Amino acid sequence: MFLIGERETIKVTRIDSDLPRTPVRESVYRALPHLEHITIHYDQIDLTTKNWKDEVFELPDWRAPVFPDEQKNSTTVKDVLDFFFIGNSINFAFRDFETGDKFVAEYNGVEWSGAFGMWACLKRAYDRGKPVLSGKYLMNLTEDDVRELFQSANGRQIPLLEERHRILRSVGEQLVNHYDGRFHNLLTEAHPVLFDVENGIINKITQNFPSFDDTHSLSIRDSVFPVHFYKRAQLALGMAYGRYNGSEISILENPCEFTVFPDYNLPNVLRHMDVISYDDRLSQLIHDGAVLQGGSREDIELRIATVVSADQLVTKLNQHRTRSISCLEMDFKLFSIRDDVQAPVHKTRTTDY
Ligand SMILES: Nc1nc2c(c(CN[C@H]3C=C[C@H](O)[C@@H]3O)cn2[C@@H]2O[C@H](COP(=O)(O)O)[C@@H](O)[C@H]2O)c(=O)[nH]1
Repeated sequence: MFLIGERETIKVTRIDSDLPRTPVRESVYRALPHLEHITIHYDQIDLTTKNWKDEVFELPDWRAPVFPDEQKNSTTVKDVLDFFFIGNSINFAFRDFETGDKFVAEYNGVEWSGAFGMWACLKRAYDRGKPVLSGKYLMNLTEDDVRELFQSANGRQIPLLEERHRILRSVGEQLVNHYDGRFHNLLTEAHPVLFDVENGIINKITQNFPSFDDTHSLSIRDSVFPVHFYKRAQLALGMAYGRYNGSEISILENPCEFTVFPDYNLPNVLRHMDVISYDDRLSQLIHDGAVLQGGSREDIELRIATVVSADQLVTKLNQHRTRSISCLEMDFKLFSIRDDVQAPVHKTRTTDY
């Protein structure tokens, strides 16, 4: 037991649950005892899970106008899987770094904001017959093409446009070089698990598509350790799993391999719930709207604390429920309350989330 201010906090320093050990969990839990700027309040996790024991937890199926639908027109399941993958290659940074405002785009007369705004742009192009799922098309995109693709509803350019251009081209090239130009061919080749030495789906994605390799270095004493989050790769597969769960299409064997997807919203929600708290310096930086460097100590700690506290929420919650949930349902719960939190999200200049 540690006393932090008035508060009793038990430090968890290992994977204290039945959730499968994965490279993400192994690396994150190794770093956990060394957090310098963030405290996880396990007593609050206990309290929250007691309060949430009868709460509804949903697995989202990601059906919305901004996503293609295999039940309509000539769209196939393969198209949907490709669409989720391509969108997640650029699923990062939708808030203006100066103002914090969300990116906004129009699709069929409706304005969509934040990440949904990006999907709206992709769907707009898809509907107009632009071959946005084809590696050959993506590898030849010019920066002007990308600017046009992400035309906003208010004249404000999408953040990190050049990075999106670079990533789309690189994804296109790798698709052409390794997967006959389409992502679903990777799924056919891989084992239907996230991680399996070299043959899990995320192993293959991160080996062949460098921008998905969301791995960072954390100094612990005199050594440097890798910490993996793989947020965009996990989200792409989480969306696919949610869409086809319960149908005859099988995407993955074990959804418990997923962690939550550590983005800029979840730590803010967890902090609002008093599950995590920051030291004075980090609190001040976020309050002042400072832009953190992707891969900085603060940035990595925010994401470690997010993954671990969500794992603990899932583990404790399942002790109170007959039907257990995975991190996918927990992620959706936390993500869905992001806009109810008034405090500003932390800003990080990164293409990881
Ligand atoms: N933990 C977690 N993070 C998620 C998602 C989704 C949802 N998936 C797609 C499905 C529909 C949407 O159109 C999404 O794109 C996006 N994000 C992340 O949030 C950030 C954007 O936030 P805001 O600025 O408020 O829109 C950005 O880092 C984005 O990557 C999720 O499910 N869980």
